Amino acid sequence: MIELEQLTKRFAQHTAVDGLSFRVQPGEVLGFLGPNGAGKSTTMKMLTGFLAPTSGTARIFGFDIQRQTLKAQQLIGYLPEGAPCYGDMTVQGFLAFIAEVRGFRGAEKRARVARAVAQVELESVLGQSIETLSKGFKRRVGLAQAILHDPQVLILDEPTDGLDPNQKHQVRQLIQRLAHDKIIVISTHILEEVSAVCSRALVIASGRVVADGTPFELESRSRYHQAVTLVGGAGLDEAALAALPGVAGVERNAREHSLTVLAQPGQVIFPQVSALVAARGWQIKEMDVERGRLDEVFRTLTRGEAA
Ligand SMILES: Nc1ncnc2c1ncn2[C@@H]1O[C@H](COP(=O)(O)OP(=O)(O)OP(=O)(O)O)[C@@H](O)[C@H]1O
Repeated sequence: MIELEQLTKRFAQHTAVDGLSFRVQPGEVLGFLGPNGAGKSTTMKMLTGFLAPTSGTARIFGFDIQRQTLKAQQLIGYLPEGAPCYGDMTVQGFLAFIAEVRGFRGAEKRARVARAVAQVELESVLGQSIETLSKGFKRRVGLAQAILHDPQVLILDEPTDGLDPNQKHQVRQLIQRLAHDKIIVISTHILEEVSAVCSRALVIASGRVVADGTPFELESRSRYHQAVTLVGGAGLDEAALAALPGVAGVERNAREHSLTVLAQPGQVIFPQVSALVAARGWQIKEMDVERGRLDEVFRTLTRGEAA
């Protein structure tokens, strides 16, 4: 388990992380979200023992990251933001070096490196120096060093940053494969990633928690939760849709030639909307029910308004 208690970091007059307290259990993939400067990277640096907190504590399976740093760090794989250092090393040399630092020798070392290389597909660049790699490959080298010792805790700062769509998909699959017996904390700006891989989303703003729940719970806070969108029907009667029980309003989306019928909180409006469509004989191309829009919830939360 990871436990944070009142974790705080001040830089001069600025409080970057402001009394964060939460726990993460094995099997959880925690999406750590927040706008630029919210304090995500600073929190991750403190969790991994690379930055001392001003006050508060963090424990990794009971080991205090400040007082039992090495014991805690042995349990952690960390992908920091940006590229791995040691740019003049080859990929193979760098990973072999990390394996040695982690205490592996001989056949075990070679097997660990080969496994990590295969997991993030680095075979084609093994002999290349890290500084000459593309951004995506540098990110993958960073991931390889984080998973090399098969740690119980993975702290990944924007793991898919700079990857192409195929690689993003592959890294998300890797995270899902690793997730069943580990604790994974990922920071990301990509909200679809949260729905795709995270079992829990924790949103921070100005160093404080503003929301903590499953992606579904967060989506449920959206004004588009249970909204029904009708695409392509000519002559839809907006007033009739707006008058249906449980309907909060109707939005017209000119570009998509569609109407979105919004539900009042807690209401399911699909049956009455589809009944009206059938009764009036409207010829529509598509009718979709929404789970909600994370981007809208995120904006509302991080602008300080109640969602
Ligand atoms: N070493 C430092 N010295 C002074 N201020 C710092 C330092 N590191 C971070 N900060 C400040 O702390 C705040 C939080 O930064 P942090 O990098 O943790 O945010 P973030 O949520 O990771 O942002 P992003 O999404 O842009 O990566 C910012 O205002 C940043 O300028």
